[in-house]
Amino acid sequence: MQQDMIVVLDLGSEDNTLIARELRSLGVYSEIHPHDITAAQLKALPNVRGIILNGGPNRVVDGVSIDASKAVYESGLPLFAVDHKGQIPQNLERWPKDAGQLRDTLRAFTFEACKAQANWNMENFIADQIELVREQVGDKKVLLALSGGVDSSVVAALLLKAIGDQLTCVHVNHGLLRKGEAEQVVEVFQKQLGANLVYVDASERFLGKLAGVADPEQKRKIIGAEFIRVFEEEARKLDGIEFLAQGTIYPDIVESGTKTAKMVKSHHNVGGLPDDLQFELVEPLKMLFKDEVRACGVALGLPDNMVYRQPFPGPGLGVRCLGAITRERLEAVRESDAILREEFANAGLQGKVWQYFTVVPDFKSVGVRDNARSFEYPVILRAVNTIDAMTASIEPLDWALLEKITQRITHEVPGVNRVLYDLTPKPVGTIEWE
Ligand SMILES: Nc1ncnc2c1ncn2[C@@H]1O[C@H](COP(=O)(O)OP(=O)(O)OP(=O)(O)O)[C@@H](O)[C@H]1O
Repeated sequence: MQQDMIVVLDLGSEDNTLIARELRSLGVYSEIHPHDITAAQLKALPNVRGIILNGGPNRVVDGVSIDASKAVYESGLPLFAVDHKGQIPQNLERWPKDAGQLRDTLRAFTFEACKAQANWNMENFIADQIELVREQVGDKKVLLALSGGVDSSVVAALLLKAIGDQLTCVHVNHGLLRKGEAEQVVEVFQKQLGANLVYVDASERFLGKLAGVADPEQKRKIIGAEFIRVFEEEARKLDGIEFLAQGTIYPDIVESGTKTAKMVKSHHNVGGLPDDLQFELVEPLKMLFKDEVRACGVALGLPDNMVYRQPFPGPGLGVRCLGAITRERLEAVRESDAILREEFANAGLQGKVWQYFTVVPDFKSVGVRDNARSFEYPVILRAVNTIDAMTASIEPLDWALLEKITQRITHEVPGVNRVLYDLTPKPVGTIEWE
């Protein structure tokens, strides 16, 4: 590890993440740790230059007001107490609300009191992780479930740099991926980056299992369970794999908004793998926030449309093809989604609107086409903005753009004669329809 670190000690603050992110934006690496960190744990952290005792409203745990452990007070490191009355005088009653003042306060502590270096950047991070992964893995083999989503793609690119041929990626096409997605994974990872990639086209298998299943919960369960089965079969075919790499990121680890942010033990992101598949986990992104994961992907040379990809549900297009999935309607979802994405990109909305997609319900309506009656499916457009996915607002789309998308979908997608725009915010609607 090359980088200096400031520890944010969670003494019940609701702003741990904010402070850690601010420190990182000043170029200084920062981690959040629980108040009862031991001397040994503290010693194991590389290059700690100072500790922020970050108090706040969640300071009472099990009826007792928490304080930092003895190890912290005896560390000899510069300490800064905010909203915390402990064994040192409180430095600040609360963090400044003004972003500039907050930054100045952090700057003064970090650079003047702690004499930390602003040496946190992606190049150093990547260099460190490459070294750490090589140390952890030695000459053993690593398996990665590669979805083509941001997190697993960045892990793949990083591991390829670190261990090259010792990595095997498995990409499962469950038949519910967006247009061109599986092809892009193969093109980028196998052809351009030269990864060992096992591409499993399991579309028929998934669609067979899903035939006639209309209940949304049931559909999700079938897709999840079948994914694990396929992945497990592939894992068993490969010899001598001892490690499983995962795209775990920092928000998966720090529980925000709870009593105190506890460090959660590593978990199986690829949930539901059987216990007799015993892997040690490799999680090189587990200290990164989402925006840093993207910056890491860019630094590793992944294409923008992979790195800035919008969130995509695990069950894929399966939950956007409402009710019992049919091939005809699944194709309509896939084609209309591709048109929507293309038109959003042309209009400069890619990366500006948080999430946008199409939905095809399981009913038809009457229309006219070429002077004859048609009886075809509608396509519903959805475009939402959100900060935390708990609430979402509707993107006020330009009328001409809506008309253009409607024109294209009704003329280019077989079996579709109407286009609707969903104006429902969350709540009362959810972002997805199922
Ligand atoms: N089609 C797939 N093929 C291979 N692995 C997959 C696939 N779908 C999901 N996974 C694996 O399961 C993990 C969790 O999937 P989930 O849909 O929750 O994505 P995520 O946590 O947003 O990560 P990512 O950004 O990598 O998709 C992924 O990171 C990936 O390792």
